[in-house]
Amino acid sequence: MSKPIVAIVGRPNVGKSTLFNALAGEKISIVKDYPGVTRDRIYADVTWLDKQFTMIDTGGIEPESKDLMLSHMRQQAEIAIETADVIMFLVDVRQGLVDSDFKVADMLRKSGKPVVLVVNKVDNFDKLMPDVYEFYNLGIGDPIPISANSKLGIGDMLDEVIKHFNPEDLLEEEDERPRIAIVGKPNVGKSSIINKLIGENRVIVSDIAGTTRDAIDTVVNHNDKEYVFIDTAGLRRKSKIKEELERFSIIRTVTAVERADVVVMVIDASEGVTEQDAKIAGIAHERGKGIIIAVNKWDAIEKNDKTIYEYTNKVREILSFMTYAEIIFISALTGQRLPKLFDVIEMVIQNQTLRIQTGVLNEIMMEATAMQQPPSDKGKRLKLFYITQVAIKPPTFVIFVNDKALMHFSYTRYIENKIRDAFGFKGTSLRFLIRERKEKE
Ligand SMILES: Nc1nc2c(ncn2[C@@H]2O[C@H](COP(=O)(O)OP(=O)(O)OP(=O)(O)O)[C@@H](O)[C@H]2O)c(=O)[nH]1
Ligand SMILES: Nc1nc2c(ncn2[C@@H]2O[C@H](COP(=O)(O)OP(=O)(O)OP(=O)(O)O)[C@@H](O)[C@H]2O)c(=O)[nH]1
Repeated sequence: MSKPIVAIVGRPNVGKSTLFNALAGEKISIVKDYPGVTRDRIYADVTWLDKQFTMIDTGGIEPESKDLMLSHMRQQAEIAIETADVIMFLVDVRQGLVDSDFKVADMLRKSGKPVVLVVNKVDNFDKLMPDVYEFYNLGIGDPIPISANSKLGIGDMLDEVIKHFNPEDLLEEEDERPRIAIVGKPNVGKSSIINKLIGENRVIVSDIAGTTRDAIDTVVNHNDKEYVFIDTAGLRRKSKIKEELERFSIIRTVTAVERADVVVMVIDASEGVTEQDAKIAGIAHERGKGIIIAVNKWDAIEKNDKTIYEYTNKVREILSFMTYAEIIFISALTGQRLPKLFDVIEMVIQNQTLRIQTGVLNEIMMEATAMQQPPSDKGKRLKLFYITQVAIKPPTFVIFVNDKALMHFSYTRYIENKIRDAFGFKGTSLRFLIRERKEKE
Protein backbone atom coordinates (compact mmCIF):
# COMPACT_ATOMS: atom_id res chain seq x y z
CA MET A 1 0.00 0.00 0.00
CA SER A 2 1.33 3.39 -0.85
CA LYS A 3 1.80 5.58 2.18
CA PRO A 4 1.86 9.38 2.22
CA ILE A 5 5.25 11.05 2.50
CA VAL A 6 5.79 13.74 5.11
CA ALA A 7 9.02 15.74 4.85
CA ILE A 8 10.61 17.72 7.65
CA VAL A 9 12.36 20.94 6.69
CA GLY A 10 14.25 22.98 9.27
CA ARG A 11 17.50 24.70 10.09
CA PRO A 12 20.23 22.82 11.93
CA ASN A 13 19.67 22.49 15.62
CA VAL A 14 15.94 23.17 15.65
CA GLY A 15 15.39 19.61 16.85
CA LYS A 16 14.72 17.54 13.74
CA SER A 17 16.54 14.50 15.04
CA THR A 18 14.85 14.74 18.38
CA LEU A 19 11.43 14.90 16.76
CA PHE A 20 12.33 12.09 14.42
CA ASN A 21 13.30 9.91 17.32
CA ALA A 22 10.18 10.81 19.26
CA LEU A 23 7.96 9.84 16.33
CA ALA A 24 9.74 6.84 15.02
CA GLY A 25 10.82 5.19 18.22
CA GLU A 26 13.17 2.35 17.55
CA LYS A 27 12.23 1.85 13.95
CA ILE A 28 14.30 4.73 12.73
CA SER A 29 17.32 3.10 11.20
CA ILE A 30 17.40 2.09 7.64
CA VAL A 31 18.27 -1.51 6.98
CA LYS A 32 20.02 -1.74 10.30
CA ASP A 33 20.44 -5.48 10.40
CA TYR A 34 22.19 -5.86 7.12
CA PRO A 35 25.93 -5.95 6.84
CA GLY A 36 27.77 -3.07 5.29
CA VAL A 37 24.95 -0.67 5.92
CA THR A 38 25.10 2.23 8.28
CA ARG A 39 22.50 3.61 10.60
CA ASP A 40 20.87 6.67 9.30
CA ARG A 41 17.97 8.90 10.06
CA ILE A 42 16.90 9.80 6.57
CA TYR A 43 13.47 8.25 6.80
CA ALA A 44 11.20 6.41 9.19
CA ASP A 45 7.76 4.84 9.29
CA VAL A 46 5.26 6.51 11.59
CA THR A 47 1.86 5.30 12.72
CA TRP A 48 -0.65 7.68 14.25
CA LEU A 49 -4.14 6.43 15.09
CA ASP A 50 -5.19 4.46 12.02
CA LYS A 51 -2.87 6.35 9.67
CA GLN A 52 0.57 5.45 8.51
CA PHE A 53 3.07 7.60 6.75
CA THR A 54 6.72 7.73 5.80
CA MET A 55 8.64 10.60 7.25
CA ILE A 56 11.73 11.89 5.52
CA ASP A 57 14.31 14.31 6.78
CA THR A 58 15.50 16.46 3.92
CA GLY A 59 18.16 18.20 5.99
CA GLY A 60 21.50 16.57 5.69
CA ILE A 61 24.70 17.78 7.11
CA GLU A 62 25.18 21.20 8.57
CA PRO A 63 26.45 23.80 6.13
CA GLU A 64 29.92 25.02 6.90
CA SER A 65 29.15 28.69 6.99
CA LYS A 66 26.25 31.03 7.59
CA ASP A 67 26.40 32.10 3.94
CA LEU A 68 25.69 28.58 2.82
CA MET A 69 22.72 28.29 5.15
CA LEU A 70 20.19 29.82 2.82
CA SER A 71 21.12 27.70 -0.18
CA HIS A 72 21.11 24.66 2.05
CA MET A 73 17.61 25.52 3.26
CA ARG A 74 16.41 26.15 -0.28
CA GLN A 75 17.65 22.78 -1.35
CA GLN A 76 15.87 21.07 1.53
CA ALA A 77 12.66 22.86 0.70
CA GLU A 78 12.94 21.99 -2.99
CA ILE A 79 13.33 18.31 -2.26
CA ALA A 80 10.43 18.41 0.16
CA ILE A 81 8.21 20.17 -2.38
CA GLU A 82 9.19 17.67 -5.03
CA THR A 83 8.62 14.52 -3.01
CA ALA A 84 6.31 15.09 -0.07
CA ASP A 85 2.54 15.03 0.29
CA VAL A 86 2.75 17.16 3.41
CA ILE A 87 5.65 19.35 4.54
CA MET A 88 6.45 19.92 8.19
CA PHE A 89 8.34 23.16 8.63
CA LEU A 90 10.13 22.98 11.96
CA VAL A 91 11.27 26.17 13.69
CA ASP A 92 12.75 26.92 17.09
CA VAL A 93 10.98 29.17 19.60
CA ARG A 94 14.29 29.89 21.32
CA GLN A 95 16.05 31.09 18.19
CA GLY A 96 12.96 32.98 17.12
CA LEU A 97 12.37 34.04 13.52
CA VAL A 98 15.34 34.46 11.25
CA ASP A 99 15.63 35.72 7.72
CA SER A 100 15.99 32.32 6.09
CA ASP A 101 12.73 31.20 7.73
CA PHE A 102 10.87 33.83 5.70
CA LYS A 103 12.56 32.79 2.48
CA VAL A 104 11.75 29.14 3.06
CA ALA A 105 8.17 29.99 4.05
CA ASP A 106 7.79 31.88 0.75
CA MET A 107 8.97 28.89 -1.22
CA LEU A 108 6.69 26.54 0.62
CA ARG A 109 3.68 28.82 0.25
CA LYS A 110 4.23 29.20 -3.50
CA SER A 111 4.48 25.45 -3.93
CA GLY A 112 0.85 25.01 -2.93
CA LYS A 113 1.79 21.91 -0.96
CA PRO A 114 0.16 21.49 2.46
CA VAL A 115 2.50 22.89 5.10
CA VAL A 116 2.32 22.35 8.84
CA LEU A 117 4.27 24.96 10.78
CA VAL A 118 5.68 23.38 13.91
CA VAL A 119 7.37 25.43 16.63
CA ASN A 120 9.72 23.32 18.71
CA LYS A 121 11.29 23.72 22.14
CA VAL A 122 8.09 25.10 23.64
CA ASP A 123 8.90 23.34 26.89
CA ASN A 124 6.43 25.46 28.83
CA PHE A 125 3.23 26.22 26.93
CA ASP A 126 1.97 28.87 29.38
CA LYS A 127 5.14 30.85 29.42
CA LEU A 128 6.23 30.59 25.80
CA MET A 129 2.95 30.93 23.86
CA PRO A 130 3.42 34.65 23.18
CA ASP A 131 6.69 33.80 21.43
CA VAL A 132 4.92 31.13 19.40
CA TYR A 133 2.43 33.65 18.00
CA GLU A 134 5.33 35.54 16.46
CA PHE A 135 5.54 32.77 13.85
CA TYR A 136 2.18 33.82 12.38
CA ASN A 137 4.33 36.40 10.60
CA LEU A 138 5.56 33.70 8.26
CA GLY A 139 2.14 33.68 6.64
CA ILE A 140 1.87 29.92 6.32
CA GLY A 141 -0.82 29.25 8.87
CA ASP A 142 -1.17 28.47 12.55
CA PRO A 143 2.04 27.68 14.37
CA ILE A 144 1.71 24.47 16.35
CA PRO A 145 3.74 24.40 19.56
CA ILE A 146 5.57 21.26 20.55
CA SER A 147 8.42 20.13 22.70
CA ALA A 148 10.18 17.27 20.98
CA ASN A 149 12.30 16.67 24.06
CA SER A 150 9.40 16.30 26.47
CA LYS A 151 7.00 14.97 23.83
CA LEU A 152 4.48 17.74 24.38
CA GLY A 153 1.98 18.70 21.69
CA ILE A 154 3.01 15.82 19.43
CA GLY A 155 -0.54 14.44 19.18
CA ASP A 156 -2.03 17.75 18.07
CA MET A 157 0.76 18.15 15.58
CA LEU A 158 0.12 14.70 14.07
CA ASP A 159 -3.61 15.37 13.92
CA GLU A 160 -2.83 18.44 11.85
CA VAL A 161 -0.46 16.49 9.58
CA ILE A 162 -2.85 13.65 8.79
CA LYS A 163 -5.68 16.12 8.13
CA HIS A 164 -3.85 16.98 4.92
CA PHE A 165 -3.62 13.45 3.58
CA ASN A 166 -5.44 13.43 0.31
CA PRO A 167 -8.12 10.78 -0.06
CA GLU A 168 -7.70 11.08 -3.82
CA ASP A 169 -4.25 9.56 -3.47
CA LEU A 170 -6.07 6.36 -2.83
CA LEU A 171 -7.09 6.45 -6.47
CA GLU A 172 -3.61 5.29 -7.30
CA GLU A 173 -4.48 2.20 -5.31
CA GLU A 174 -7.38 1.54 -7.63
CA ASP A 175 -5.21 1.78 -10.69
CA GLU A 176 -4.70 -1.88 -11.46
CA ARG A 177 -1.71 -1.44 -13.71
CA PRO A 178 1.43 -2.85 -12.13
CA ARG A 179 3.78 -0.15 -10.88
CA ILE A 180 7.46 -0.84 -11.27
CA ALA A 181 10.15 1.33 -9.73
CA ILE A 182 13.53 1.33 -11.43
CA VAL A 183 16.04 2.15 -8.72
CA GLY A 184 19.79 2.18 -8.40
CA LYS A 185 22.80 4.43 -8.07
CA PRO A 186 23.39 7.25 -10.52
CA ASN A 187 24.69 6.14 -13.91
CA VAL A 188 23.82 2.44 -13.67
CA GLY A 189 21.51 2.80 -16.68
CA LYS A 190 18.03 3.38 -15.26
CA SER A 191 16.95 5.86 -17.94
CA SER A 192 18.53 3.74 -20.65
CA ILE A 193 16.46 0.75 -19.57
CA ILE A 194 13.24 2.70 -19.62
CA ASN A 195 14.11 4.28 -22.96
CA LYS A 196 14.81 0.92 -24.47
CA LEU A 197 11.54 -0.41 -23.10
CA ILE A 198 9.61 2.45 -24.66
CA GLY A 199 11.51 1.95 -27.86
CA GLU A 200 12.21 5.59 -28.42
CA ASN A 201 14.43 8.16 -26.83
CA ARG A 202 12.05 10.24 -24.83
CA VAL A 203 14.43 10.99 -22.01
CA ILE A 204 17.80 12.49 -22.64
CA VAL A 205 20.51 10.11 -21.59
CA SER A 206 23.93 11.42 -20.86
CA ASP A 207 27.28 10.13 -19.76
CA ILE A 208 27.49 12.44 -16.80
CA ALA A 209 26.09 11.12 -13.54
CA GLY A 210 22.91 12.84 -12.45
CA THR A 211 22.07 14.67 -15.64
CA THR A 212 18.69 13.32 -16.62
CA ARG A 213 15.65 15.33 -15.63
CA ASP A 214 12.79 14.81 -13.25
CA ALA A 215 11.25 11.50 -12.43
CA ILE A 216 8.26 10.84 -14.64
CA ASP A 217 6.00 7.84 -14.69
CA THR A 218 6.24 6.10 -18.00
CA VAL A 219 3.57 3.76 -19.28
CA VAL A 220 4.90 0.88 -21.34
CA ASN A 221 2.71 -1.50 -23.28
CA HIS A 222 3.81 -5.12 -23.43
CA ASN A 223 1.68 -7.98 -24.76
CA ASP A 224 -1.39 -5.74 -24.58
CA LYS A 225 -0.84 -5.00 -20.96
CA GLU A 226 0.14 -1.65 -19.50
CA TYR A 227 2.91 -1.24 -16.97
CA VAL A 228 3.69 1.97 -15.14
CA PHE A 229 7.42 2.53 -14.69
CA ILE A 230 8.53 4.87 -11.97
CA ASP A 231 11.91 6.29 -12.84
CA THR A 232 14.21 7.53 -10.12
CA ALA A 233 16.89 8.65 -12.52
CA GLY A 234 17.93 12.22 -12.83
CA LEU A 235 19.01 13.45 -9.48
CA ARG A 236 19.47 16.85 -10.92
CA ARG A 237 20.48 18.31 -7.57
CA LYS A 238 23.93 19.65 -7.78
CA SER A 239 25.90 19.03 -4.68
CA LYS A 240 29.59 18.61 -4.31
CA ILE A 241 29.06 16.82 -1.07
CA LYS A 242 28.94 13.08 -1.45
CA GLU A 243 26.75 12.57 1.62
CA GLU A 244 24.19 15.06 0.32
CA LEU A 245 23.99 13.38 -3.06
CA GLU A 246 23.53 10.05 -1.42
CA ARG A 247 20.81 11.48 0.77
CA PHE A 248 18.87 12.79 -2.24
CA SER A 249 19.26 9.46 -3.90
CA ILE A 250 17.87 7.64 -0.88
CA ILE A 251 14.91 10.02 -0.54
CA ARG A 252 14.07 9.51 -4.20
CA THR A 253 14.36 5.78 -3.81
CA VAL A 254 12.16 5.62 -0.73
CA THR A 255 9.40 7.62 -2.36
CA ALA A 256 9.50 5.60 -5.57
CA VAL A 257 9.68 2.24 -3.80
CA GLU A 258 6.76 3.25 -1.61
CA ARG A 259 4.54 3.62 -4.67
CA ALA A 260 5.72 0.48 -6.44
CA ASP A 261 4.54 -3.12 -6.56
CA VAL A 262 7.80 -4.39 -7.93
CA VAL A 263 11.24 -2.86 -7.61
CA VAL A 264 13.86 -3.38 -10.27
CA MET A 265 17.16 -2.78 -8.57
CA VAL A 266 19.72 -1.93 -11.21
CA ILE A 267 23.38 -2.77 -10.70
CA ASP A 268 26.24 -1.86 -13.00
CA ALA A 269 27.89 -5.11 -14.09
CA SER A 270 31.23 -3.44 -14.52
CA GLU A 271 31.20 -2.20 -10.92
CA GLY A 272 29.67 -5.08 -9.01
CA VAL A 273 27.50 -4.65 -5.91
CA THR A 274 28.57 -1.63 -3.87
CA GLU A 275 27.62 -0.48 -0.39
CA GLN A 276 25.21 2.04 -1.83
CA ASP A 277 23.57 -0.72 -3.84
CA ALA A 278 23.10 -2.70 -0.63
CA LYS A 279 21.46 0.29 1.02
CA ILE A 280 19.08 0.80 -1.88
CA ALA A 281 18.24 -2.90 -1.96
CA GLY A 282 17.59 -2.76 1.77
CA ILE A 283 14.90 -0.12 1.25
CA ALA A 284 12.93 -2.37 -1.08
CA HIS A 285 13.44 -5.38 1.16
CA GLU A 286 12.31 -3.52 4.25
CA ARG A 287 9.13 -2.46 2.54
CA GLY A 288 8.22 -5.96 1.49
CA LYS A 289 8.14 -5.18 -2.21
CA GLY A 290 8.72 -7.58 -5.05
CA ILE A 291 12.38 -7.42 -6.01
CA ILE A 292 14.27 -8.05 -9.21
CA ILE A 293 18.00 -7.43 -9.36
CA ALA A 294 18.90 -6.34 -12.87
CA VAL A 295 22.61 -6.53 -13.57
CA ASN A 296 22.88 -4.04 -16.43
CA LYS A 297 25.69 -3.31 -18.92
CA TRP A 298 26.18 -7.04 -19.27
CA ASP A 299 27.55 -6.29 -22.76
CA ALA A 300 30.41 -4.33 -21.24
CA ILE A 301 32.18 -7.09 -19.36
CA GLU A 302 34.31 -9.91 -20.56
CA LYS A 303 32.77 -13.26 -19.87
CA ASN A 304 33.05 -16.96 -20.29
CA ASP A 305 30.56 -19.74 -19.58
CA LYS A 306 31.03 -19.41 -15.82
CA THR A 307 30.64 -15.66 -15.49
CA ILE A 308 26.89 -15.58 -14.90
CA TYR A 309 27.18 -18.29 -12.28
CA GLU A 310 30.04 -16.54 -10.49
CA TYR A 311 28.34 -13.19 -10.68
CA THR A 312 25.12 -14.58 -9.29
CA ASN A 313 26.96 -16.02 -6.33
CA LYS A 314 28.70 -12.74 -5.65
CA VAL A 315 25.45 -10.80 -5.72
CA ARG A 316 23.73 -13.36 -3.49
CA GLU A 317 26.59 -13.23 -1.04
CA ILE A 318 26.58 -9.45 -0.66
CA LEU A 319 22.80 -9.13 -0.67
CA SER A 320 22.39 -12.14 1.58
CA PHE A 321 19.33 -10.64 3.29
CA MET A 322 17.35 -11.05 0.09
CA THR A 323 18.23 -14.39 -1.38
CA TYR A 324 14.67 -14.58 -2.70
CA ALA A 325 15.31 -11.78 -5.19
CA GLU A 326 15.30 -12.69 -8.86
CA ILE A 327 18.48 -11.86 -10.74
CA ILE A 328 18.51 -11.03 -14.43
CA PHE A 329 21.46 -10.03 -16.59
CA ILE A 330 20.58 -7.38 -19.12
CA SER A 331 21.93 -4.75 -21.44
CA ALA A 332 20.00 -1.60 -22.05
CA LEU A 333 22.46 -0.86 -24.83
CA THR A 334 21.85 -3.99 -26.90
CA GLY A 335 18.43 -4.84 -25.50
CA GLN A 336 19.69 -8.25 -24.44
CA ARG A 337 17.13 -10.08 -22.26
CA LEU A 338 15.05 -6.93 -21.76
CA PRO A 339 11.85 -8.62 -22.96
CA LYS A 340 12.46 -11.26 -20.34
CA LEU A 341 12.19 -8.54 -17.71
CA PHE A 342 8.42 -8.47 -18.26
CA ASP A 343 8.14 -12.21 -17.69
CA VAL A 344 10.04 -11.87 -14.45
CA ILE A 345 7.91 -8.89 -13.39
CA GLU A 346 4.75 -10.93 -14.04
CA MET A 347 6.08 -13.83 -12.03
CA VAL A 348 7.02 -11.61 -9.11
CA ILE A 349 3.62 -9.93 -9.09
CA GLN A 350 1.95 -13.33 -8.99
CA ASN A 351 4.11 -14.40 -6.10
CA GLN A 352 3.44 -11.20 -4.19
CA THR A 353 -0.27 -11.88 -4.39
CA LEU A 354 -0.18 -15.64 -3.95
CA ARG A 355 -2.47 -17.05 -1.25
CA ILE A 356 -1.90 -20.47 0.23
CA GLN A 357 -4.71 -22.44 1.81
CA THR A 358 -4.49 -22.86 5.55
CA GLY A 359 -4.81 -26.63 5.36
CA VAL A 360 -1.85 -26.95 3.03
CA LEU A 361 0.24 -24.59 5.14
CA ASN A 362 -0.42 -26.61 8.27
CA GLU A 363 0.53 -29.82 6.53
CA ILE A 364 3.85 -28.30 5.55
CA MET A 365 4.45 -26.99 9.04
CA MET A 366 3.64 -30.29 10.71
CA GLU A 367 5.94 -32.14 8.36
CA ALA A 368 8.68 -29.59 9.00
CA THR A 369 8.41 -29.87 12.78
CA ALA A 370 8.49 -33.66 12.51
CA MET A 371 11.67 -33.53 10.45
CA GLN A 372 13.46 -31.05 12.65
CA GLN A 373 12.39 -30.78 16.24
CA PRO A 374 11.64 -27.25 17.42
CA PRO A 375 14.20 -25.80 19.87
CA SER A 376 13.80 -25.89 23.62
CA ASP A 377 15.12 -23.77 26.43
CA LYS A 378 15.34 -24.57 30.15
CA GLY A 379 13.33 -27.71 29.72
CA LYS A 380 10.55 -26.05 27.78
CA ARG A 381 10.06 -26.98 24.17
CA LEU A 382 8.66 -24.74 21.47
CA LYS A 383 5.36 -25.95 20.07
CA LEU A 384 3.91 -24.69 16.82
CA PHE A 385 0.14 -25.02 16.83
CA TYR A 386 -1.15 -23.44 13.71
CA ILE A 387 -0.20 -21.34 10.70
CA THR A 388 -2.34 -19.19 8.45
CA GLN A 389 -1.76 -16.58 5.78
CA VAL A 390 -3.23 -13.21 6.72
CA ALA A 391 -2.06 -10.88 3.95
CA ILE A 392 -0.49 -10.52 0.52
CA LYS A 393 1.97 -7.94 -0.84
CA PRO A 394 4.05 -9.25 0.83
CA PRO A 395 2.62 -12.62 1.76
CA THR A 396 2.30 -12.56 5.53
CA PHE A 397 1.80 -15.53 7.81
CA VAL A 398 0.80 -15.82 11.44
CA ILE A 399 2.20 -18.75 13.41
CA PHE A 400 0.62 -19.56 16.76
CA VAL A 401 3.08 -20.98 19.28
CA ASN A 402 3.14 -21.86 22.97
CA ASP A 403 5.92 -19.42 23.85
CA LYS A 404 7.14 -16.61 21.62
CA ALA A 405 10.51 -16.43 23.34
CA LEU A 406 11.29 -19.94 22.14
CA MET A 407 10.66 -19.14 18.49
CA HIS A 408 14.17 -18.34 17.35
CA PHE A 409 14.83 -16.47 14.17
CA SER A 410 16.57 -19.52 12.77
CA TYR A 411 13.54 -21.72 13.28
CA THR A 412 11.27 -19.18 11.61
CA ARG A 413 13.76 -19.16 8.75
CA TYR A 414 13.56 -22.95 8.61
CA ILE A 415 9.78 -22.82 8.28
CA GLU A 416 10.10 -20.10 5.69
CA ASN A 417 12.45 -22.26 3.65
CA LYS A 418 10.00 -25.15 3.77
CA ILE A 419 7.23 -22.90 2.51
CA ARG A 420 9.52 -21.60 -0.22
CA ASP A 421 10.47 -25.18 -1.18
CA ALA A 422 6.80 -25.87 -1.74
CA PHE A 423 5.63 -22.66 -3.39
CA GLY A 424 8.70 -20.74 -4.50
CA PHE A 425 7.54 -17.24 -3.73
CA LYS A 426 10.42 -16.06 -5.87
CA GLY A 427 11.05 -12.34 -5.91
CA THR A 428 9.10 -11.57 -2.79
CA SER A 429 9.97 -11.41 0.86
CA LEU A 430 7.71 -13.27 3.29
CA ARG A 431 6.65 -11.96 6.68
CA PHE A 432 6.05 -14.04 9.73
CA LEU A 433 4.16 -12.87 12.78
CA ILE A 434 4.50 -15.02 15.84
CA ARG A 435 1.58 -15.12 18.27
CA GLU A 436 1.22 -16.92 21.54
CA ARG A 437 -1.70 -19.18 22.30
CA LYS A 438 -2.42 -20.98 25.53
CA GLU A 439 -1.83 -24.70 25.42
CA LYS A 440 -4.93 -26.81 25.58
CA GLU A 441 -5.40 -28.41 28.99
N1 LIG B 1 14.65 22.74 25.26
C1 LIG B 1 14.48 21.93 24.27
N2 LIG B 1 15.53 21.50 23.54
C2 LIG B 1 15.32 20.67 22.53
C3 LIG B 1 14.01 20.22 22.16
N3 LIG B 1 14.12 19.42 21.10
C4 LIG B 1 15.44 19.36 20.78
N4 LIG B 1 16.16 20.11 21.65
C5 LIG B 1 17.62 20.28 21.67
O1 LIG B 1 18.06 20.99 20.54
C6 LIG B 1 19.34 20.53 20.11
C7 LIG B 1 19.31 20.18 18.66
O2 LIG B 1 18.45 19.07 18.47
P1 LIG B 1 18.61 18.09 17.25
O3 LIG B 1 17.44 17.20 17.29
O4 LIG B 1 19.96 17.51 17.18
O5 LIG B 1 18.48 19.15 16.05
P2 LIG B 1 18.52 18.90 14.47
O6 LIG B 1 17.56 19.86 13.88
O7 LIG B 1 18.38 17.48 14.15
O8 LIG B 1 19.94 19.38 14.13
P3 LIG B 1 20.86 18.91 12.91
O9 LIG B 1 21.18 17.47 13.14
O10 LIG B 1 22.04 19.81 13.06
O11 LIG B 1 20.07 19.15 11.68
C8 LIG B 1 19.68 19.36 21.02
O12 LIG B 1 20.54 19.83 22.02
C9 LIG B 1 18.33 18.95 21.60
O13 LIG B 1 18.45 18.38 22.86
C10 LIG B 1 12.93 20.66 22.97
O14 LIG B 1 11.77 20.31 22.76
N5 LIG B 1 13.21 21.52 23.99
N1 LIG C 1 27.77 -0.50 -22.20
C1 LIG C 1 26.59 -0.16 -21.69
N2 LIG C 1 26.38 1.12 -21.31
C2 LIG C 1 25.18 1.43 -20.82
C3 LIG C 1 24.15 0.47 -20.66
N3 LIG C 1 23.08 1.07 -20.11
C4 LIG C 1 23.42 2.35 -19.91
N4 LIG C 1 24.69 2.58 -20.33
C5 LIG C 1 25.42 3.86 -20.28
O1 LIG C 1 25.57 4.27 -18.94
C6 LIG C 1 25.45 5.67 -18.82
C7 LIG C 1 24.38 6.03 -17.80
O2 LIG C 1 23.11 5.63 -18.25
P1 LIG C 1 21.78 6.28 -17.72
O3 LIG C 1 20.64 5.54 -18.32
O4 LIG C 1 21.81 7.76 -17.87
O5 LIG C 1 21.90 5.95 -16.17
P2 LIG C 1 20.93 6.40 -14.98
O6 LIG C 1 20.98 5.30 -14.00
O7 LIG C 1 19.60 6.76 -15.51
O8 LIG C 1 21.72 7.65 -14.44
P3 LIG C 1 21.21 8.90 -13.55
O9 LIG C 1 20.26 9.68 -14.39
O10 LIG C 1 22.47 9.60 -13.25
O11 LIG C 1 20.58 8.33 -12.31
C8 LIG C 1 25.16 6.18 -20.23
O12 LIG C 1 26.39 6.59 -20.79
C9 LIG C 1 24.63 4.97 -20.97
O13 LIG C 1 24.87 5.02 -22.32
C10 LIG C 1 24.41 -0.88 -21.09
O14 LIG C 1 23.58 -1.80 -21.02
N5 LIG C 1 25.65 -1.12 -21.59
